[in-house]
Amino acid sequence: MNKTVILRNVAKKYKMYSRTSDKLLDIVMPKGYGEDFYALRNISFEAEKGDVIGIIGVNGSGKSTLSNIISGIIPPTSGSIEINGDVALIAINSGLDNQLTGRENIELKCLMLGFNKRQIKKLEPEIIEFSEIGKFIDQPVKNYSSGMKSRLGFAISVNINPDILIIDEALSVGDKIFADKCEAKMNEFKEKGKTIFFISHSLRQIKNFCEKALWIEYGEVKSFGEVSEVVPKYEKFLKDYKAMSEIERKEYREKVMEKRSSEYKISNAKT
Ligand SMILES: Nc1ncnc2c1ncn2[C@@H]1O[C@H](COP(=O)(O)OP(=O)(O)OP(=O)(O)O)[C@@H](O)[C@H]1O
Repeated sequence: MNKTVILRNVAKKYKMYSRTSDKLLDIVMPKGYGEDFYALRNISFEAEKGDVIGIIGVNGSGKSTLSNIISGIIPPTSGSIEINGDVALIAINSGLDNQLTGRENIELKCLMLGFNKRQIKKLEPEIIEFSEIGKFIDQPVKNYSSGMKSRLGFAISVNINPDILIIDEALSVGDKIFADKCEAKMNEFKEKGKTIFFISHSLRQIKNFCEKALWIEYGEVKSFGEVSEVVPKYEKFLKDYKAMSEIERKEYREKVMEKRSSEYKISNAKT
């Protein structure tokens, strides 16, 4: 079985309320209050073992929502998801308990993943070594810089050896030396046949790390394929968007907002 992640017509719908009181009314009388908003809709794609897929798209297009759905943190509103293997998500502000020390966070995360005490004892020094946190490992995570949190999150996730790894903007706060180390680790993972999703606004990083790219435009798959095909299309979109006047941009955003609030027809086209 080479397919590790299969999504079919996945959608995530939220309710948007213009007033807090509307939200309360919607809970008591669930009809008519709030407006539907599709963070994602009609998402279909497949990933295989050894795929390194860059997820790109402008702010708010749905990249983090997608990574949360693949990692099982949030359920989709509709559609089907098949995941073959263990998933680890590394995101800037997720997964670590700020009140606990780095070491306690390692232990907690490993326990939650079903490792026993003996396995944790073996893993702990490897994680600490990789993270390069040094003495700070026994300090509460709230005293860490964002780069340190990202290092620890990355070190835990890669050393627990998941089959599917999702990195959501976590490298953007790391320095070049750590990014290079992460790249080496990602290449090692790729050779081992693991699947990696890499979310970043840095197209340079996407081109360096990934072979495939998934472009999400305002909640929908705009393009999925080789990085060399998808990234230039996205770059052209960014260039055209930048060239628009303020009024054109506003109109464009309103059109998108309207589209994301409306019902849609499921397309069965495989992307
Ligand atoms: N819990 C929620 N309730 C309502 N709307 C939400 C919720 N979570 C996300 N959204 C909306 O869904 C859309 C997609 O958000 P998401 O964080 O997935 O985008 P993103 O592509 O990761 O953005 P960025 O590049 O800025 O990190 C946004 O418009 C966001 O406001």
